Amino acid sequence: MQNTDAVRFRGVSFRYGQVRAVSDLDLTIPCGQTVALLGPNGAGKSTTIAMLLGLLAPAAGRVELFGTSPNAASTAGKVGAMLQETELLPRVTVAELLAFVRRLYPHPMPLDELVRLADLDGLLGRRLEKLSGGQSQRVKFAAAIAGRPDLLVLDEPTAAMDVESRHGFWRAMRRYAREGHTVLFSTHYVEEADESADRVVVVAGGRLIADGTPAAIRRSVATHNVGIAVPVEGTAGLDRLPAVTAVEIRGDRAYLSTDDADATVLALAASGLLHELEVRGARLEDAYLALTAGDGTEPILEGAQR
Ligand SMILES: Nc1ncnc2c1ncn2[C@@H]1O[C@H](COP(=O)(O)OP(=O)(O)OP(=O)(O)O)[C@@H](O)[C@H]1O
Repeated sequence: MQNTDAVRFRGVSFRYGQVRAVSDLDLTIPCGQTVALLGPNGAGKSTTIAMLLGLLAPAAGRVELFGTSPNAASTAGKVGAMLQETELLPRVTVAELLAFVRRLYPHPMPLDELVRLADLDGLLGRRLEKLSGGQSQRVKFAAAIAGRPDLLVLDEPTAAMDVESRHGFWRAMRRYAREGHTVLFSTHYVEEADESADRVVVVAGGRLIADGTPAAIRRSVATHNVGIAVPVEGTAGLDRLPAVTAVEIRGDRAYLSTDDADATVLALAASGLLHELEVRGARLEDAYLALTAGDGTEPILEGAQR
């Protein structure tokens, strides 16, 4: 039977001396998925990516890409990567770099397609050292996809980019993903995971602590937040209303986290406390903060396989 998974980690661990960077990681990514690896500093994202690319060997467990070893998958041209520390050569133009990289592959992407996908219109004659931060990231992206890899791996690709460059970069990434490729990217930015990934894997302290669609992860914390004007009667008792899990007072507003917004709003109305109501769903950021505030030992898992 054909193996259709792009990535498989089974019981993978890695240590730097005494530091346990990745602990007992199980992760399967089917072909075609775009997965965000989200986690705070030191969570183990770069170490996970280094093992995935065959740059580090796991101390325990097994990593497979397309049913083979990471090195075999890379040699077969199935993997493209954009890593954090890569520096572009000076005095070389964008066109020269891309011509060089394209020659490394038996079936490279046509140059005009590469320029379109990576948003490099008008930049081919530019020297690499004259590019802005966002432009050089898009050139690195173009170099990573030049061989049309089945799996594209991006380690914090938008670190140090301004907001506009970030949007441009993710547009380029989504165009590549829409062509049916598998993409794994790491990020600190929760909104990038929310907007650009089919699935979010949250890691902290080297452990996987949540895995699901952005919507499923949002649902794993209080589902709604109900805001009202602070009642003239005071705020006592708000935390005992049906389904309320927490109450926060900000200025003249009271915000109630609730598992059942309908029950909470009906109870507020029955008590005559319903003034200037606002109700919103939990944001992925709320879920992320709640998840990473713990010690990371209680995994929340929800299958997000397509
Ligand atoms: N070369 C190294 N030597 C020793 N410890 C390391 C080394 N590289 C990483 N670590 C430690 O391993 C843990 C995981 O680091 P890793 O870089 O994988 O995390 P990360 O999630 O990528 O962090 P960041 O978002 O800051 O890049 C951290 O505690 C880090 O300090």
